[in-house]
Amino acid sequence: MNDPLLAIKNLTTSFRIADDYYAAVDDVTLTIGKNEIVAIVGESGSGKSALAFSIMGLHTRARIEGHIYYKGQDIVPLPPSKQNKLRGKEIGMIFQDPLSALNPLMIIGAQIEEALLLHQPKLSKKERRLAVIELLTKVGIPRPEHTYGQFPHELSGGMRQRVVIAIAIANEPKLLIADEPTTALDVTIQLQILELIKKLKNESEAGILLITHDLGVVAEMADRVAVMYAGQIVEIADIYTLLSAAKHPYTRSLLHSIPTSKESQSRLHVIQGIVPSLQNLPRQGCRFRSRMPWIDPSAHEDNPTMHEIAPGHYVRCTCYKSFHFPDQKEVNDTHVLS
Ligand SMILES: Nc1ncnc2c1ncn2[C@@H]1O[C@H](COP(=O)(O)OP(=O)(O)OP(=O)(O)O)[C@@H](O)[C@H]1O
Repeated sequence: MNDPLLAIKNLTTSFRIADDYYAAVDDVTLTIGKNEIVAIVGESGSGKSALAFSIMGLHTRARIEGHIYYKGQDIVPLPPSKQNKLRGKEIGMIFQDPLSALNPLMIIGAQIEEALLLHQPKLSKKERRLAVIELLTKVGIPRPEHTYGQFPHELSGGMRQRVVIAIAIANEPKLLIADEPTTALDVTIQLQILELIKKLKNESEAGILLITHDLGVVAEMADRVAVMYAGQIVEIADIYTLLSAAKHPYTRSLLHSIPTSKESQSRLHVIQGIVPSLQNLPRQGCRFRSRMPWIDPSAHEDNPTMHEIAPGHYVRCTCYKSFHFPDQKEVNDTHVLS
């Protein structure tokens, strides 16, 4: 088999707090192929953005251990100058909030030209302008010449996000990282932006790492899904398997907490407690254990590892075998530690 476009191996990203380092991304292993959308899903604080920023080389003060192979080359040890060359050219990023991703004082055209200038310095002024108009057209901006001269505040949220996407794809990256690309947008606009990302992927065959906490977005977009909890990946599966046969208690709880027309009449499962803060993460045993106290402690592994339970379907810890949602008595008998 060919090398995947991106292969993350045993990646650990730690932040220094007071006198110690704490891992926000803990021993993550994951691949992304060409023309594949891999979604990373998890609650706030689970380490999704820390993982994305590690791939982009955007952490300035974190300790990064492990490997990130891009087209077979480990990019972790590369000096900042070489990482800069990859960033924006080979690897593009769509940020969560289009307003803060754009410079409020610069017209749209100049901001996209800036991205082109960095990696294609030989383009003439006229060629650059043409390329910008082409990019604005590609991302569905209706009057590209007009938008070229506008400032970010003159555009709607959806149009701004299209501009952010135009910047991310300006140099035709082979890998696109989209960090919650629709969170800041109205629901009606969200779908248009997701459709646009999908269309661009189909045209360019880029690999996409899509970060989201929204399982609806995952269902709409992903080929494969990695579920993150407290810095670790707890389950990886293709989208069909994940939605129909998820195994890890956290994944099942996430899926069970979505209101659907059928379920909205019955009781939804509420995941009790919160993701512990970085300093308070349990570093030993199953990290989700404290949020399912009704499960017998012997169900967990002392050092949970990923088990391949079917081809391409990985689950962390053996506790999935005995997991069930609590009945009322179990809810009353146990309280959640967090
Ligand atoms: N620069 C930093 N210094 C210290 N701690 C950090 C830093 N960046 C992130 N963290 C911590 O690392 C953990 C993971 O954060 P991260 O932003 O990656 O989560 P996330 O899953 O992306 O959440 P969200 O969906 O809210 O963006 C959190 O506990 C967060 O507080």
